[in-house]
Amino acid sequence: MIALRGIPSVEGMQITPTDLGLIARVVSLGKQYGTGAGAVTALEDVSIGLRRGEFTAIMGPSGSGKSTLMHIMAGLDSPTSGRVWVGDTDVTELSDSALTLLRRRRVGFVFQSFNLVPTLDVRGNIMLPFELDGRRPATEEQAWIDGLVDSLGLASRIRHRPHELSGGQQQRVAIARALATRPDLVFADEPTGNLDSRTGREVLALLAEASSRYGQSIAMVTHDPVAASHADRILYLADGRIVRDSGRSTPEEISTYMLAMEQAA
Ligand SMILES: Nc1ncnc2c1ncn2[C@@H]1O[C@H](COP(=O)(O)OP(=O)(O)OP(=O)(O)O)[C@@H](O)[C@H]1O
Repeated sequence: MIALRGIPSVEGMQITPTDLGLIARVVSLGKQYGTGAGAVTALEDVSIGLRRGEFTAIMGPSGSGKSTLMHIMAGLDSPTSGRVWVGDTDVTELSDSALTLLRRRRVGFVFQSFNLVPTLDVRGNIMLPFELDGRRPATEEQAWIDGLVDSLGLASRIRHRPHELSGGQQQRVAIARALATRPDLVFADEPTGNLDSRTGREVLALLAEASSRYGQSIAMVTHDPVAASHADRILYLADGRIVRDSGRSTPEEISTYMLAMEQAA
């Protein structure tokens, strides 16, 4: 077993993030960009655990460190201090090639700008994680993907390329791609930022359903109170620190708290 430094042990037994019901964990995370007078502290002493199967929103004003936190948890950026686990894997100890495999096999991404490959059709985009991994889906995986395509309403569009689809359809393809490998954790970065409010609500409902129905763990970065209101849990960041950890909330409750945070700043 990989040694899990920083995790407390009971009577000599290692307690892993999985034992704690967590799908990801960061401990004493710090991130500084630059050095000397121009240094920017993006994250300071952040310790959180994301619970398996939950839809967690990470909220906070612009510049509060949301994207930095997500990128570090996803192995896209490295911290200045602290440790990060995805499942029981210590991400901070992985080589670049192991990080690439972790991102490919155990993490899914949904971006504001969809990030579909323009030359591939819907099927090609959804199958991309398997292509990159140099393998074909097993029978059971293919059945899961076919089910996703159906339930996301993409079956009649399967041979279409991204430019032939609406924004909402493109984001549904991105969600199907993110869920295709049944990753430990899906990271969504402002997934409704480029969508009108009705289409945005549909996309959020799909993410919430992936979590409630299939137990998919999701971490979504947003500054939109309506988006965050679809999540089971909301973590608030301000100036690189976690300042609040709350359960499901209404958009009004979230807006009120955000406003109070901005006024206090
Ligand atoms: N590559 C970088 N070099 C220097 N500073 C950076 C870099 N990336 C982020 N920062 C700084 O780190 C802080 C946190 O940025 P981050 O992008 O994580 O915030 P955010 O909450 O995601 O903001 P937004 O909602 O505007 O996307 C900001 O002060 C930002 O200017």
